[in-house]
Amino acid sequence: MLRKLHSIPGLIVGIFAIVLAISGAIMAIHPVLERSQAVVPAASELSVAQLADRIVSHYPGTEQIKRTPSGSVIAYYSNDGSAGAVLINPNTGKAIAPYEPSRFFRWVKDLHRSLMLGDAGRGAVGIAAALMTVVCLAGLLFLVRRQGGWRNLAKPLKGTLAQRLHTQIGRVTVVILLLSALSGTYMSATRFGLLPDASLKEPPFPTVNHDAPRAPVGDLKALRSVDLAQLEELVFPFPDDPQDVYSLRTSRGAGFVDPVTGALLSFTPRPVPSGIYGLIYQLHTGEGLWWLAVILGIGALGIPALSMTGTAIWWRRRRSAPKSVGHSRDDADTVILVGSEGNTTWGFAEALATALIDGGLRVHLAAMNSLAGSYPKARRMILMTATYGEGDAPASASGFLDRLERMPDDLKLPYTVLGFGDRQFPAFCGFAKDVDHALARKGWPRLIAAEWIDRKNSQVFNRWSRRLGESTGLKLSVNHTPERPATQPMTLLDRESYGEPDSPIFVLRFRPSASGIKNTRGAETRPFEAGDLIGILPPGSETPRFYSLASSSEDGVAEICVRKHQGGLCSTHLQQLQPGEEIDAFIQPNPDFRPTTGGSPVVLIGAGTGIGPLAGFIRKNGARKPMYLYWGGRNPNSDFLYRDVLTRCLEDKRLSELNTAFSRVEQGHYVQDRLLADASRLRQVINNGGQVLVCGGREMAQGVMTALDEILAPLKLDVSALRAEGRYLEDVY
Ligand SMILES: Cc1cc2nc3c(=O)[nH]c(=O)nc-3n(C[C@H](O)[C@H](O)[C@H](O)COP(=O)(O)O)c2cc1C
Repeated sequence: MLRKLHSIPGLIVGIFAIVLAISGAIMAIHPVLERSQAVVPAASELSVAQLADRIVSHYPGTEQIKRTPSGSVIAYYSNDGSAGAVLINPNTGKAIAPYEPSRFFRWVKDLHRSLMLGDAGRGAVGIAAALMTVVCLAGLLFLVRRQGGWRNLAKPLKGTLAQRLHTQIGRVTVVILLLSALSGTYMSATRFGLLPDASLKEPPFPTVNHDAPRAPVGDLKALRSVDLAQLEELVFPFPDDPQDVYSLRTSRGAGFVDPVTGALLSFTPRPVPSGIYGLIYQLHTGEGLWWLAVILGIGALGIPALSMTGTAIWWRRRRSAPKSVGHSRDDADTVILVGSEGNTTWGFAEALATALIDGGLRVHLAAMNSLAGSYPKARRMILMTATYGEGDAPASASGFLDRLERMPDDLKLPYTVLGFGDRQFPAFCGFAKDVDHALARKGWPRLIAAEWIDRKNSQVFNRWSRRLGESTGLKLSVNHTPERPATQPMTLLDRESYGEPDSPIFVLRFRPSASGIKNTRGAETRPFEAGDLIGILPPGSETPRFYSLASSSEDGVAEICVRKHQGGLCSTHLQQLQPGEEIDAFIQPNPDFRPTTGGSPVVLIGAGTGIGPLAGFIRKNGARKPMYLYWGGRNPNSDFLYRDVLTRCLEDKRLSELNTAFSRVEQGHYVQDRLLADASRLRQVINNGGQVLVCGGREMAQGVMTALDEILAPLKLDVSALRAEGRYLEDVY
């Protein structure tokens, strides 16, 4: 709902908003320019009478004096029948320069106010401003929900490049844009009579008829009591008309001044709506507040960027919108319900549904929010859902748990949950886990155990589909890789072997083909870093296997560290690969797994082949920031990976400390034991702003987390808190 409230009006006002924003940004320059030319005396330094006196001494034919909100004073005068206008220095009453309002700014102002279309244009601009208010508010609330609450608003962003750009620009500019949109809406509403009249009315014209000569303007009492800072306009009486008087407008109100006695003849104070209008006008235009004009201008420039990135996000969502697959609810034997916000989970669900239908099942595929009270022929239910916020439901599953609560107790289908999430979030697959628990509490039997998929890992999805197949008597192996990457050949340059015969490990170095390594979009490679991923397609498979890179593009090679798994299609292929032979591969950036820039210390923790990217980070530590490595292997004689590299880095201080733990030696122990033994040192490093990066298998990562929670407890800290600050990063497989 919030997203629709954001995106639909957003798309409608997109073009309008760009025109209004660019013209607004140009107009914002005006107060700044004006302020730079104006000479503004300090408040209470000069009265209107003194100013008028100075001006008249230089321009005896003065007819009108105006003060703009920026503080510029302009005198209009006539001299021997010809009229002129000058910008005045109030300190001397002399001209600074002839006054010529810019035609260009006037044109831009017309465009901004009415799109050059008169009242119809003004109406359209007013509606666009109101829609912009809705877009800003809905966008802000949507962002708060996605980020998991107001206090997480400033947290690092997730999502595609367009999503991150859109959110980042929105986050910085939303307050300014809301101010512009709300004030613009108010001004339009006032103009069209939807709000009380805000104009300042002059009092009735007084009757005077003097024969006596007029007093010098500098002596007029009523003008002596008005500070220049309050002046808006002073109109002089006609020289030969004994009934004419001075007309005065100030920030306080409007009135007339007797040119002979200097008395204030009548005065209307500024009504409240007019005062409010003036303030809102100032907030909208920045007139008189040059610094606000600068902020408003910068904010307005965010709009074209927001419109473009917003349209890109919308288009991508549309393209990946779910297609209807399968049978009706009443007819299906297998129900797949999907919880998704960015639509990628639908892609996985459709691939699964298609495979199950090909296998002869009758599948009903729908959103989790459409959970119904009965599925007459169903024999199983598969729930596939993403997680947002801090463990919250995605859009298409927001009402699922409530619906489930109200469901009749007699419906109990064998079910399984497949969660899609991202381990960088404290509540990894939090919503999928809630769904799994809720169904278990209702007494539904489990079809197969739940599985949690990190960052849309197609390999884990494929493995899970095979397990699901076994439970349904089908031979399933579903491949789905969101954004099918463009692969390219890479040649194996050399290999080093480690490990024991039952579990060999090898370090492989590939050379990108002559045209360079390509990234996931198929473009020529941008530089890659250690910690990025290489996706390798083993022959005969459509599902890429991902390995963390231990090198960066500067090294000219893509280096990985692989353990051979029993029956593993890709690792077996890589084990047999000989130098000179090629693989089909692509690079996938993994910017979430990198040491931060700056001098904060880094604790690197890994086991087995997890050393790959960690060794890469150490090799690149030219700045010599403190890096502490904790690594677990099996046996130092067979699988001490990167021993030489690490020794060299210790010598030249790229690595501060190397702590190893070997499990298959006498008194063997694991890396988490090594951490516990070093508890006080680790507390110190983390207290000094240290960051922790963990790479390796899931079990090891779980053990490390438990150990660190114990270590950090005296600091009243835990891994979740570090993770929330972006100081605990994992690359786990
Ligand atoms: C703003 C945002 C918040 C997220 N919050 C979480 C979270 O709390 N826990 C989690 O495991 N994954 C989280 N994720 C990751 C998504 O659940 C994951 O990318 C999922 O595959 C998206 O599926 P979808 O495209 O179908 O919505 C978040 C992603 C974004 C963009």
